[in-house]
Amino acid sequence: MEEEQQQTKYNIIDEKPPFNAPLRAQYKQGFGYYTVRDRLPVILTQVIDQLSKDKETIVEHLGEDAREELKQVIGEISKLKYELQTDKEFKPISSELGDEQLWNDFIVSLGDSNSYYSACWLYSETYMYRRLNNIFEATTKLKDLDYFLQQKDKALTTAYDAIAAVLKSIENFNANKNDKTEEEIGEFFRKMLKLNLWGNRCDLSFSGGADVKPDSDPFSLLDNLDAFIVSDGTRAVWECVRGAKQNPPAAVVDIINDNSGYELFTDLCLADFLIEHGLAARVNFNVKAIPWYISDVTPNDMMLTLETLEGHENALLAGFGRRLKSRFAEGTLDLKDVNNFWTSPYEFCRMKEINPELYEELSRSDLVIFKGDLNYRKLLGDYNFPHSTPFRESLRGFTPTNLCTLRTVKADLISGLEEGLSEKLTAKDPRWMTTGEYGVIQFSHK
Ligand SMILES: O=P(O)(O)OC[C@H]1O[C@](O)(CO)[C@@H](O)[C@@H]1O
Ligand SMILES: [Mn+2]
Repeated sequence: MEEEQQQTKYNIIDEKPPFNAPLRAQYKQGFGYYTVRDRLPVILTQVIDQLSKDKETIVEHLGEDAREELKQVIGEISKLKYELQTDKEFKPISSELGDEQLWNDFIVSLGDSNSYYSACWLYSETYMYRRLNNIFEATTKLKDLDYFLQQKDKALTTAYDAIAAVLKSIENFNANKNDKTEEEIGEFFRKMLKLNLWGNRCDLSFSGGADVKPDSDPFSLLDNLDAFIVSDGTRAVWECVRGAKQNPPAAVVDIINDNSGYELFTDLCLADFLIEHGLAARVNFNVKAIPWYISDVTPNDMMLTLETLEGHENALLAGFGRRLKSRFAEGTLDLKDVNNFWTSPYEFCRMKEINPELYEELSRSDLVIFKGDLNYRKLLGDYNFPHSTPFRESLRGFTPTNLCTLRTVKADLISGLEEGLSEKLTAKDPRWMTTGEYGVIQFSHK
């Protein structure tokens, strides 16, 4: 369809998304437009290609009936892609996962802004991933198939060098931990936060499925990357952790996970460090109930990652895997039951209203760490605040407890920047917000 026709039909506006309004894909100079028009159709096509390529393996594992179901699923995904490309209205879902009512009420609540280009970008992209899973739910054999598994698996297996290098640095630091001063532990903790931040670059939905291999020795690169941290709250996060420190340890930290593979490894390192140095009594992991945004962690990904580490020929990785497993066994690390809220369209400032139990649960923690770009978009509700709006203000009352975000910037929204910094970066590179080169570590007290 001619560009012009498309522009009028879907009311595309050839402008940047305006400030003080939700991001919408209808703004042609926004990343949302490029995502809905170009990135998401490619992601759906990749799923179809992968299924076609793996057909015989899937039938071998799941039985002959799966062959017919594969045809059905591929057909449905093509329909979903067509709906996306022709700006169709969101259709209700039917699901046994417990979020059917939540999603269908949400769709009704959108009124006329209930299509891929007219709705808030966050809603459109999230709806596409929910519908994609719903297609598999409607089958018998393919119901639990993780159609992103190969890509996630590769994100781990291509990161072994980096993982070994990181573990070597951590083991060296821990070797004489009892001689470490609180300041030395604080300084290393802040490095761990930055290591964790840059681990978020490894997101396959951003790379369009292309492999994202972390650098061979991430720790050694940290200082050079400091210039790319455009808002640095590491000290505030450390002060919060140090302040919550007790003997015996009692603090609870929740990590709201993002991507699997190397990023999940850096989350496990951060959690392990908090326990190892008595900075917390327990660290909870909050993962996704369904395959999500290609890379996001599911319970199965967590299990596979722990087994892969424990079973690795490299003694450092195997040792770390064993230590993690014993921490999960003793309860200092905990994989929380999945909560559908994390795969819902809702921005976090609506959690108290939509899922008060989860809000209450998080408010019992001493610190909640939100990982990645999508969580950041949900913290701001995909609302295009002027970039120097204070971070806390942009949370619109979402303050269950102390929270921080570790996010590489991969979408055109941000808050908490120094006055004028965004303009300076834009003058240098107009695309600075959508390259993943820059990052933020931002903190908000309860
Ligand atoms: O894994 P993350 O960091 O949440 O990123 C998710 C990706 O999806 C997007 O939200 C949009 O597609 C990007 O902003 C980002 O590439
Ligand atoms: Mn992700």
